[in-house]
Amino acid sequence: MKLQVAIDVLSTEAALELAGKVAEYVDIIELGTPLVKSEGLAAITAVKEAHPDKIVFADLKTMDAGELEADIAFKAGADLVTVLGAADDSTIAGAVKAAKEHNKGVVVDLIGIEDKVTRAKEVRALGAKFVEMHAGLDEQAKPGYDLSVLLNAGEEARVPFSVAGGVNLSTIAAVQRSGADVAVAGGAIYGADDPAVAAKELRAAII
Ligand SMILES: O=C([C@H](O)CO)[C@H](O)[C@H](O)COP(=O)(O)O
Repeated sequence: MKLQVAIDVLSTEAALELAGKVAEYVDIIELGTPLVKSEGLAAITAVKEAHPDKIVFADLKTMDAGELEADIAFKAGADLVTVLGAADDSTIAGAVKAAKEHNKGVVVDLIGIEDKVTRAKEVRALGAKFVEMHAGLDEQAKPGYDLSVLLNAGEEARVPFSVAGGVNLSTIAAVQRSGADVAVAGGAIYGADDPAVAAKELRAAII
């Protein structure tokens, strides 16, 4: 299972600082949606130039103009981009078309999708490299939030998937047992007193 750090900071400078501390422990460096909105495509280029050996994941959460948005992010240096599962199939297909032209990939984020299992199978058939079983920061903050819903959906869907939704040291083993291809950790790393130690411990917990 790969480890992905989600960098949900607001400046390229802070993103580069965090990426520099944790890169050796992660496989994928994600530029979070707030960062891309705040700093634009230049942040993608800066992180890819600083870490050419890492998979750079631009969390665009594209909802329309799939081919165009994916194309500009790939040109800026992204290896993977996200499109929302709620988008029209043509939007996902457009992003997949751009990915094929750049020899890169599209991840479909199932945030907010009720029936994640069905949509996961549909978008995989459209050419998604993998799906993200995702509960966003707002959903995580609701009472009764339970990561296991995402793990069960991943197991049932039987397509390649990542899990994002407050993954931390106490849950990463369960994420791996669910068969996830990628564990995504944002707050557990950037919110830690020492992000490098947090990333190292998460990496060590992956068997
Ligand atoms: O994608 C995310 C969210 O929508 C804000 O951009 C997070 O990066 C993702 O949820 C992972 O972060 P944590 O949930 O803090 O681990």
